[in-house]
Amino acid sequence: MPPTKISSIKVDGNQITIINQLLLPHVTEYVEINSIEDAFDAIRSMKIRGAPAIASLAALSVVQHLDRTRRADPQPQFLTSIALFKSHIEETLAHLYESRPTAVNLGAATRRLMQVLNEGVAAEKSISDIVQDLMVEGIAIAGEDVGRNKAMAQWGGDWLVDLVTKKNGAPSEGLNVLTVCNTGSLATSGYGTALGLITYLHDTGKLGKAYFTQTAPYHQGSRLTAYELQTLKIPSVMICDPMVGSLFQHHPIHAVAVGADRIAKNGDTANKIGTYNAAVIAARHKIPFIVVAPISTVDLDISDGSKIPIEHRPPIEACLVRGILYPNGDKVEHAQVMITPEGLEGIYNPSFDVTPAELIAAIVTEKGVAVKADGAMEFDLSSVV
Ligand SMILES: CSC[C@@H](O)[C@@H](O)C(=O)COP(=O)(O)O
Repeated sequence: MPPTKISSIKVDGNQITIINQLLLPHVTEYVEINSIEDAFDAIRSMKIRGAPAIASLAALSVVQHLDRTRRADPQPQFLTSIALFKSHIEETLAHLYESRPTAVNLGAATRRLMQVLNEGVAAEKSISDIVQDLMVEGIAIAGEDVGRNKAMAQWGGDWLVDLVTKKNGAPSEGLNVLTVCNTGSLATSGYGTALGLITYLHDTGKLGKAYFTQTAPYHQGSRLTAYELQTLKIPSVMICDPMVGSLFQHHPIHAVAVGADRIAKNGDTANKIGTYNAAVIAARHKIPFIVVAPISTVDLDISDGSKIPIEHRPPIEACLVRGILYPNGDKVEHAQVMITPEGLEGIYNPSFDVTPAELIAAIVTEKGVAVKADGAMEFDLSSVV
């Protein structure tokens, strides 16, 4: 049976533990994070994934690092001078930021810590006071995620119910919402973004069914979203990625709700590969396409989606599927199975795609819902950031 509450990260004192998302849903393995390098590896290898969750882990690993080093005997050299301390923290933050390039929340988290560092140095604070300030900020970054997720779920959920009701009257069977990838508790510090909106609709009696794509090649949908929806007892239907068009042709779908890894100033949105396909087909069927993401996902320094860096994952990841060997009696044995001929060359494996603002009906953050002005192709996001 799945557990009743899923958390991607647990913190006990200065011990950080994450769920290894590469092995879910069949094997629940907890991995200890004991250093900056452990956090970097967990993010890069996707043991932890989802834009807000990786930002939280990066921030917490800095807190842990500072807490452990300030207690160390003898003290590391970087704690002996403000110049050494500053360059050590700068290098640490820059290194963590390198772990995955598309999710901007990681950059927002490292920038916040950098600002605390710079302000402390400018105010000529002691190293131990700056350490304390950085630890408070790091804990705040991870801690504020759940509250803002609940806020955006409510903004987006109420907006959608209103939109659909004005158009068609209240649907007697509730709203059917399609999502892509995994944007729930595993991808955040709790509750989720697009999956949070779906959870909110369910909890308020407004959801018909949640539909989700398998989300190849990493299968965040079939492995992680399926597991979360099962745990939450939310009625749901999985579809394979190429079935989005067929679903829209044959079933009443009221919205597509997705998360985001980076939203450019004009509203162009990078999210898990396959999101753009769903948006194009949703437009064909006049189904509202909604992006739900915290303010830290909005990158006002990037004017449009063409400038968003897109991570390409190692080609081998597109040649493998993960799961348990089946049927295998009672023994749960996790395996990766190759689905391509050995030595296949020419594999295209971008992890994200960009959905143009033109195809997006609304962008929801913890501050509210942004829609485009009549006839506009781009968003003015100033009211929601
Ligand atoms: C709340 S999570 C939003 C996005 O990070 C999510 O949709 C996504 O694309 C995750 O990609 P992943 O490669 O699994 O980290």
